[in-house]
Amino acid sequence: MKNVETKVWDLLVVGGGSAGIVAAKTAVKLGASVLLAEHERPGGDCLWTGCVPSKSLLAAAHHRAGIRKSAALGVHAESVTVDFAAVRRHIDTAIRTIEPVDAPETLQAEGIHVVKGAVTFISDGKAAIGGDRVAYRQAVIATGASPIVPGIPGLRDFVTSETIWDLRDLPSRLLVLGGGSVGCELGQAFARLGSSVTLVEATDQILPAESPDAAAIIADSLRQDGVNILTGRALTEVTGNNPGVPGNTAVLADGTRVEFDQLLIAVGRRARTAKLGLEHVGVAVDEQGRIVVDRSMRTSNPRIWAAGDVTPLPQFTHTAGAFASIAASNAILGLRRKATTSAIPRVTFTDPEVASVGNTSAAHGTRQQTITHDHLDRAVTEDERRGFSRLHFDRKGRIVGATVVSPRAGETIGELTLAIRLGLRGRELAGTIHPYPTFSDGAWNAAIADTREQLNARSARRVIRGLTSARSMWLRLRPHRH
Ligand SMILES: Cc1cc2nc3c(=O)[nH]c(=O)nc-3n(C[C@H](O)[C@H](O)[C@H](O)COP(=O)(O)OP(=O)(O)OC[C@H]3O[C@@H](n4cnc5c(N)ncnc54)[C@H](O)[C@@H]3O)c2cc1C
Ligand SMILES: NC(=O)c1ccc[n+]([C@@H]2O[C@H](COP(=O)([O-])OP(=O)(O)OC[C@H]3O[C@@H](n4cnc5c(N)ncnc54)[C@H](O)[C@@H]3O)[C@@H](O)[C@H]2O)c1
Repeated sequence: MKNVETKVWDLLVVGGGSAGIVAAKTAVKLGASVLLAEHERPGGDCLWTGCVPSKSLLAAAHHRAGIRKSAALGVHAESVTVDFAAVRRHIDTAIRTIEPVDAPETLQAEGIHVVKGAVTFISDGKAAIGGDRVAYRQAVIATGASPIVPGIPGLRDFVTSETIWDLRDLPSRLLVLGGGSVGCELGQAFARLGSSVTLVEATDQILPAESPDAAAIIADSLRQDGVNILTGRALTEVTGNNPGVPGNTAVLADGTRVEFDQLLIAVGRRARTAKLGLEHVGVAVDEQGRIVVDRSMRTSNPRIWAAGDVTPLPQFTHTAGAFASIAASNAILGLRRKATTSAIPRVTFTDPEVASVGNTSAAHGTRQQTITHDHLDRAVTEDERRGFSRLHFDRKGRIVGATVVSPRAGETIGELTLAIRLGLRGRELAGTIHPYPTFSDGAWNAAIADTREQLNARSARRVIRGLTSARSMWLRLRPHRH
């Protein structure tokens, strides 16, 4: 690695996941010399253990469930079996198909200098990568996050979203701790593939970030797939805990006992900052250990920037990439472009999907319009009527938030994200012709319903105002009767 030591790099990128790769590509396109250090393999969580394997598993599970459901549409399939080894091969194929895009050779061909090793900051402008010293003008930290493992007595052996992909066999009884995106997506997928799944969530609803009616639809759907959902419970003790061996029991705070063969811990992720030497360069972290950034993605050290799961911003691949691009261009061009956080979409890829964006609270001065999908034509033809499309509007009629629960809701939310970002009004969405029949008709119909209501309300107000002024004029001008 001697050649990396002889120059001062315009940008040192620490971590080769979604955020690090985008930061490096952005900077190199701006003409900067870029050194990207990754201590494992480029691609990060999304490619190896996150989005790609999980969505591939979900696809297999979706087909399995579709066959079961198809009888209601008149299509009967006899004896359906799941070949878990083949499911694993499908996951592996998806990873191998996408991998070349993030491979070191591809990045090198684009002009990025890639080295393998863990970075530790030594002082301002100096860092160590393994045994080598490098000098940098600016740096972007993009080291991501790792699954949190709570301290529970008896908890010894378990899988997380990082290790579940190593399972050779489908667990017959899977206990999932945590009912967030990971717990719901993987819990439903394993149940559909044949595991007996129990999901334990500490709060009173699964997917606590979503509206209660959206979460309730997902909970019903998971239950239909056989998932036993236990909300509002804490796991207090685990006995046995030898995966694959019978006799493992989880004891919950209310005394409930759950037998399991495999335990998936999915209770959130913690920023990876250990051994980065942040204290040597004055980079501040918050109380949860996440690197604090301002809206330009700059840390408390003016020449160090951060993006992705290592920051307090929402932990998604799309945010990692978008904010890393802002960090890198600000670093290289000396700009202070700011990240927009008012229109960040999120999708949980359960069946149905739940997708949300913007301000979805019933805040003062906002109104909302909900179209349930029981009479949405595409939902009826697909026999997928669980779901709704909801738009939130501000006083001026601008769309400020949206929630969609439906198959492929993640596709619909893109349009609504654009509407929010551009400050479009409901009537502008209402006036945009949408193809029929689609699930995105739901959001369109919500916009049309709101526009009609507003027109009615406005014309009614105008009529009343007209009548009142006509009446008072008449009273003033009428002939005196005395
Ligand atoms: C099961 C699961 C499913 C998910 N599904 C989705 C989804 O469908 N859609 C979505 O948008 N998001 C999804 N996510 C979230 C998404 O994967 C992450 O938000 C995203 O990958 C974060 O990217 P990152 O670059 O910040 O971190 P990472 O991808 O984790 O990259 C960080 C990199 O830094 C390296 N590194 C760490 N420390 C050092 C060091 N000291 N020196 C050098 N290198 C270092 C790591 O090896 C790693 O490669 C999912 C996550 C999980 C767990
Ligand atoms: N589709 C997607 O975009 C997608 C999919 C998976 C993961 N992710 C990302 O990965 C991150 C991590 O996902 P996650 O599901 O692990 O975290 P999460 O924060 O989304 O959900 C964790 C859940 O575990 C619960 N919990 C916490 N401690 C618990 C305990 N001791 N016992 C029982 N329940 C407990 C929480 O209340 C919460 O509902 C998410 O923030 C998300 O951004 C995204």
